[in-house]
Parts: sequence; structure tokens; C-alpha cells
Amino acid sequence: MLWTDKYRPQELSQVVGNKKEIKIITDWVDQWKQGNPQIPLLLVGPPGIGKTTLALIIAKEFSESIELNASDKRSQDVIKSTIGESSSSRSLFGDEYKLIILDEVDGIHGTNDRGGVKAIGEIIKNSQHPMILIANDFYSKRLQSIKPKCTVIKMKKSRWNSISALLRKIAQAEGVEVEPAALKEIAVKSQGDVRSAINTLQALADKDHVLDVDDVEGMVTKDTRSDIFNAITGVLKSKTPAHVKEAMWIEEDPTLVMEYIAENIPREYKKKDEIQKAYDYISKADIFFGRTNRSRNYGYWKYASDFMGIGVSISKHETYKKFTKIQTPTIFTTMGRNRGKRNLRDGIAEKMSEKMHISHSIAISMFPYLEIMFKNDELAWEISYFLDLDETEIKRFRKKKIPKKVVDKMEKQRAQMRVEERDRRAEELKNQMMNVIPEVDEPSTGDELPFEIPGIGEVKEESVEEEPVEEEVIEEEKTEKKEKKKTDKQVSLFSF
Ligand SMILES: Nc1ncnc2c1ncn2[C@@H]1O[C@H](COP(=O)(O)OP(=O)(O)OP(=O)(O)O)[C@@H](O)[C@H]1O
Repeated sequence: MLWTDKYRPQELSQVVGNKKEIKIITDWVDQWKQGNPQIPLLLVGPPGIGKTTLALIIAKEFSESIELNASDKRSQDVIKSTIGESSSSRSLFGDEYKLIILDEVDGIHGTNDRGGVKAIGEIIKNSQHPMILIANDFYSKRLQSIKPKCTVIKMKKSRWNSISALLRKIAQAEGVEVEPAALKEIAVKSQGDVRSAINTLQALADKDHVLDVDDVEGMVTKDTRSDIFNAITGVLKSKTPAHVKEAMWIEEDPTLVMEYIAENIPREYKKKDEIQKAYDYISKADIFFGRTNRSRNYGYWKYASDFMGIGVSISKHETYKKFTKIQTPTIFTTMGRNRGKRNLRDGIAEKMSEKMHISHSIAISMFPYLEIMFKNDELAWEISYFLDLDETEIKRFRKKKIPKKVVDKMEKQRAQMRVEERDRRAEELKNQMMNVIPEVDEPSTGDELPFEIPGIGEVKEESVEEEPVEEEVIEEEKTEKKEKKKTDKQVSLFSF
């Protein structure tokens, strides 16, 4: 068990430092207990100094308590539905008061979270139950509207001598010998962070050895970094916190290290309760990674590292000697597979947008239709041919291969079309070279232009036409007269 859990104060008197602030809190509790509702308490201060611990001790004074993380469920609706109803109606819990602890109130951020802050403001206004809000950053913008509605308690870091005294008690209880100078060194280096000080003591403590200043300094200034596999082996194979802490001193993305440890716990640990405990520590580490991301406070990393390192290592009953191969986290193989799928999708969409002159996203939106079309063998072949899809790309739309019979038939057809196309083009080319219009309805005289220019044909005809000689005009007149007689007859016939 981690010593921070084992020695978490159970009573206010066990809490180190902040005595004045603790007095305000106890007065607040007394008022509630006497039936005088109070505005919520807002405990603000750096990590690891006992804010949550205080809230949990106070919770024992009320009939029930509920602990929520404000930054987990951010929207107004969710926060309201989670605690809004319960905080405004006492009947749900009878006449007893229920303490509502809302942690990480300053973790609410971004545009979506305006609703979250607003929701908290409304809950505060309507709440008939005692509320304790917890935050790290006193100057956070997100607290601006909340602060005036609360009794703000600014919690301070603990002094090194108070921390050192607490460490001495823990060391005694654990039966570890530590030189006073070493205790001071750990306390000073923790810079007021009690959690970090206790974790460091646990990491260095060794029942067979008196802990001295050199041990403490050695750990902090250690400069040899191990690689990820040594770190995982250190955590899973060792039960000595000092070794684990040393192994975890690596230059690697700590969330990656956590994934590796999580993946390999059930391969190394044998008993159910060991595995369960180990995963519990992984989840705690994960919570601190979440807090790091939200707050950009990288100080949280050290807690995460302690949970997934020392926490996981001490979850086992014994160290298992057999060799276990360290596996890459399945989450990465899954992500890799998904990346492969995405690449395939994008490759097909690229071909479609090029051939069909459509956008990438429209191409992707057509995939379901393609899946239907690909059910037809011939269509599947046609589309694949048109888009120039390879085998893997075709498989994206149909598992079954296109039958060989269909492929042969379609390829033959396509070859035939290619021959016809080639002949047509050859003919076209020949015609162009001879500057002749390709065969049309009337046989060519050889005089026409190979293409049409509006007006040019008539001009040419007119200019070529010669003036008729006199006999020809007389002859023409005679024929005209004959023609006229013929039509006159026809007209009389038709007039009946
Ligand atoms: N003032 C304190 N007195 C005694 N122990 C403490 C004190 N502060 C912290 N601890 C130890 O550190 C552990 C973590 O403390 P706690 O969760 O209360 O810190 P916190 O201020 O709420 O930090 P965070 O802001 O990260 O949530 C406790 O379980 C306890 O072992």
C-alpha cells in the first residue's frame, strides 16, 4: 500500500499545518450542524497539502457525502443532473445534510465549460446542502465568478519542520531508521508538498539500512537514465521502492510508460487481488495525467509516476522469478491498425477525387454506395478498372474476390473496346492528315473545307459563279415557262 494512503489523516488533529484555516472549517461545520446553512467553502492551494484530506475528514461529520470532479463532466446539463437536483432538494436524503465535495473546480475551461462554471454558480445559489469546492489556482479566471459566492480558504504549503516531524512518525511506524538530516533533506526538497515527501520517504526506505543524507541526494541528483524496458522490468519485478524509483528515472513519455506497465501487469502478476490493486494504482496515475493535461501543471507527473511505479510494484505479494516477455501495449497496435485503415480510405478517396473531380469528403461519403455496387461482380470490376484500385483497395468494398470467369470476360470486352478505339483513332488521324472530312452522308467532292466556317461556303460559291451567256439565259427562260405551266395545272387540280 502507498504510505500516502496508509497514513492519510483521519482526524483534523493529524493534519499538518494550516491550523488557522482548519479552525475556520470546523466553525463552518458547527454552524451547519446547528442548523445554520452556510455558503460553500472554497479550499484553494497547491497540490499535495491536504485539501482533499480535509474535505474527507469533514465528510464524516455529515450523514452522507458525494465527491465529484468538476472537470470530468463539464456541461451545464451534466453537472446539474449529477448534483444540481440533489443539492437543491433535501427530501431525497431525508432531513439529513449531505456534503457535496466538488474537486478541480479550476479545471473547467474552454468555451464549452462556460456552462459548467455557470452551472456551479446556480448550484451554489440553490443548494440546501453543505458544499466544499476545491481548486489549485487561486488566480484562475474560472474562479472569478465562484469566489464571491463562497468562503474562500487559501491553504498554504506546509513548513519543512512540520513535514519532517510527520515523516519521522511514519518512519517509526514502518520500522525504518532514518537520520534526522535525511528527514530534513526530504522535507526541504519536497517544497511544502506533503504527498511528495511521503512518497520519497517510501521510495528510499530500506529496513536493512539507515537512511542518510547521501541516499536522499543520490536519488535526486542521479543522472543515469534507464530505458523503457528497464523501467517496466523494475516496476514489475522489484518490490523495493528505491529500485523502482530509480528504474522510473527515464527520458520517455510517462503516459507511454504507463501504457506499457498496464499492458504487462496481468502477464507478470498471478493473483487476482494483486492485479486489481495494480490497476487501481494505474487508474490513479491516469487521473494525475488528466490533471496535468488540463492544468498544464507538470508537477502532477511525479505523482502519476509514483502511483504507476511504486504503487504497482508493491501491489504484488512476491516477486516472480520466471521470465516474462514485455509486450507492446495493444492500444498502439489497435491505433496502428486504425491508421492503416485510414490510409487505405484516403488512398481510395484520392483516386476517386482525381477521376471523378469530387472532393475528398464527398468521395468518402460515397463509400456505402460503392459497397452496394461492389456486390455486383461486373460492376465491381468496372469500378475497380475505372479507379485503378489495387487488390487491397477492392477488399475495402468486398471480401469475396471477383470471380475469374467475370474478370476474363470483362478483360476481353475491354480489350475489344481498346481495339475498336484504336482503329477509330487511326481512321480519324488518317482523315486529318489528308485534310478531308471523315465520311458523311453525301460523297465528298474534294472541294469542301475539312471544317465549317460560317459564311465562308456561300461566299466561295458566289465568287466562283460566272455570269451566264445570252443563249443560256434564253434557254433558261424557256424552261421556266414550261415549269410554270406544270405548276399552274397542279394548283388547279389541288384546288378541287
Ligand atoms: N497537511 C497534511 N497532513 C498530513 N498528510 C498530508 C497533508 N497533506 C497531504 N498529506 C498526505 O498526502 C496525501 C494527498 O493529500 P491530498 O489529496 O489531501 O492533497 P491535496 O491538497 O488535495 O492535493 P491535490 O490538489 O493534488 O488534490 C494524503 O493522503 C496524505 O497522506
